[in-house]
Amino acid sequence: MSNWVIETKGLSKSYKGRFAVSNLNLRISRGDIYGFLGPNGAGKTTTIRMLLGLIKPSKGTVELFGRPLKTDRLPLLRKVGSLVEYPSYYGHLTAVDNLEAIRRIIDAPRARIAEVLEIVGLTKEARRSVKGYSLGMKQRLGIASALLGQPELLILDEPTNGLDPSGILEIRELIKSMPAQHGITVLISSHLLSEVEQMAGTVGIIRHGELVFQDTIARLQEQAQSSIQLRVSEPEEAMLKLFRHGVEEAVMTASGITLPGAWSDAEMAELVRTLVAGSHDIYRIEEKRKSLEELFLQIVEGGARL
Ligand SMILES: Nc1ncnc2c1ncn2[C@@H]1O[C@H](COP(=O)(O)OP(=O)(O)OP(=O)(O)O)[C@@H](O)[C@H]1O
Repeated sequence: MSNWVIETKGLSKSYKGRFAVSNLNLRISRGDIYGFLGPNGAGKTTTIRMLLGLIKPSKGTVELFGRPLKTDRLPLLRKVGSLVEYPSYYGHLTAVDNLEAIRRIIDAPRARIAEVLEIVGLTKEARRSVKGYSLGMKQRLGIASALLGQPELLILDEPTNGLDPSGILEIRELIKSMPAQHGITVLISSHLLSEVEQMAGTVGIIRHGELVFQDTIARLQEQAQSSIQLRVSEPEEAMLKLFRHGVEEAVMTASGITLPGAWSDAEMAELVRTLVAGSHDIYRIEEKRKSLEELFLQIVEGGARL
């Protein structure tokens, strides 16, 4: 069995000759939470619609659970739960009645309603009419509907859009529990890295319809370039000594000397020895890392390709 729950090859969609999604090779492994990131209009929803068979690719293929979506559409989609944009529900009905309407269509066991309400934390509110729910509760109800058919894969398009911080936290905790507690692989899209970085194992970043990064969060973090900030006495002289000692790049800033790049412990020790031998006082040595968010913005706005 393929280890990829989702695999796309050269997936593309064009509208009137313009590519909204271009040549996407996504790979989402079983048990992962995959953060699908990109600014508004980058092509996330278009991609998700193709993954769910809602629109046809112009080019390329989608495989779910190792099988082509094109030929095995119905059995494959039965294993997928999704929430695309805002969930639809009947406001005057209770959560139980809303779920019952869907349960009948997909022919899930009646007992599943109580289970999914429990998973999303709506058991106590289940008999209230949905129109009185907060947006966060409505989103959780949407996730409950997606879980009714006991999916192996959950696809969520911007599920935290418009939620307040506590609503975001609730959805995040809920999603985090999916792989370990329920054996469900999750693809979640967002335009904010900060929303997915605490739960995603892997991230795919899409810009102008193209995938510009796909790897683990840890690998993304490694790409965030670091630097060393030094505060020493007589900094100009110290900088000259460092150049003489073979340091290739150093920049004088208001806060001292900046040495770009990653420095090993041995290299740092050598550098400190040089400065101390040159009678400089060392006041501060700090390692500065670009935050993941800064790196993400640089990728999606600045055009950096990793
Ligand atoms: N039916 C359509 N007809 C024409 N152009 C479309 C259509 N659907 C999407 N597009 C275009 O494709 C591009 C990608 O849109 P898409 O909705 O997939 O982006 P997104 O990353 O999901 O953004 P958002 O977060 O704003 O939904 C946009 O330029 C959009 O205008």
